[in-house]
Amino acid sequence: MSDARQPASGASIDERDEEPVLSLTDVEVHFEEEQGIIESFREDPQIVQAVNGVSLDIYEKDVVTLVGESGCGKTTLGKTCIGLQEPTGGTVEYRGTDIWEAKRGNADVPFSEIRKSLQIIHQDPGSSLNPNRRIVEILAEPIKQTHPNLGSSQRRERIYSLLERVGMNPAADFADRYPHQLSGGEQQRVALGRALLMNPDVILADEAISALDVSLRVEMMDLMLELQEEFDTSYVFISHDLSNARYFSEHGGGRIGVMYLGEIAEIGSAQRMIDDPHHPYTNVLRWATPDLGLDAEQAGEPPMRKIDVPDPVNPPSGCRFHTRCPEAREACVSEEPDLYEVEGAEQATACFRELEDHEYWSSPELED
Ligand SMILES: Nc1ncnc2c1ncn2[C@@H]1O[C@H](COP(=O)(O)OP(=O)(O)OP(=O)(O)O)[C@@H](O)[C@H]1O
Repeated sequence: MSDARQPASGASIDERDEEPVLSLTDVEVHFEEEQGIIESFREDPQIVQAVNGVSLDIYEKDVVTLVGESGCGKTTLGKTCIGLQEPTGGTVEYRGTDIWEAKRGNADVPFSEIRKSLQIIHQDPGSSLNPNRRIVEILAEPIKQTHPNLGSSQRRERIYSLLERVGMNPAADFADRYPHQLSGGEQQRVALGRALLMNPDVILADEAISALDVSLRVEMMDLMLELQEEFDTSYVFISHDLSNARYFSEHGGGRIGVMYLGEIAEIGSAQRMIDDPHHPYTNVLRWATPDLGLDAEQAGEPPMRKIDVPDPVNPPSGCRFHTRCPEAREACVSEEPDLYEVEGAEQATACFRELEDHEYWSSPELED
């Protein structure tokens, strides 16, 4: 179970007087595995544990970056945060209202309000922008929803001003084009603009910069953070690349959450996670990211006992990382760690080594 309720400031939750915008409590998302013809004859479908017992609070103007290997549950957790994926266990609250109860009509706040406040930008903006509509028409849709009484010339004015804000100058050159007439970077700017027009509280950016040329990634991240100030939005930023995660979280003053097999293995400020990771898996990610410029640590073999990632259908007992962890001991096989706060730091780690008096220390090392 991972309880990552550490606020961006590093203060304990009790010291913060603001309420979180989103609050995830013990969230679990288990899927029935997609089956081929042969598997479909089996009586019990296999269950993929995509997200397992995650608790996380997201505040106003917050930045939470999720990193981890492919299949560790980043997208599923991100979509669960913004109400696009229903959890199979636990709760997701938006400003104190259970999102899924609202969807079922059992809350004071209408679900449509919540949906508007939680937006997404995908990896491939080309596929999320309607190819048959001009940019001006694509951007008019959210304005019609949020400001139904606005006349068409005022609407166009707003669209032009937004295009300029997302760096598409002069706006008149772009407004009447179709998405395929824009570059990938320009399409992503339109997607960001469209999300911002809803005045969202939280934007999920799911690998939103991964498809862009390396030279444009920093520009796009800078733009997102610049507009965060103006639009008072928070980001859940998903990246498989720790150096991008570091850039975004460091410049946005936020946290990096490292996921492993559906759980948060470690979470903390970008600086702590890069300079002094306490979880052996964060160390592996660091080792695997040459762009961080940590040459000394990156020489030699990966700091892992095994390379293979376990199957999320049948994850290891105890600490899920124990089968690959170079620090694993017998105690890690049977007991599941919580997230433990690292003393005096904006960081929490799901590793028994954080607890001075845990039986881990007297337990024998694991044989290979
Ligand atoms: N709709 C679904 N049905 C069945 N299994 C799913 C479904 N969606 C995701 N999964 C499984 O859940 C696990 C987590 O997937 P998810 O896409 O959240 O991971 P990820 O970290 O975002 O991966 P990637 O970086 O490759 O996008 C994977 O094992 C995936 O195959």
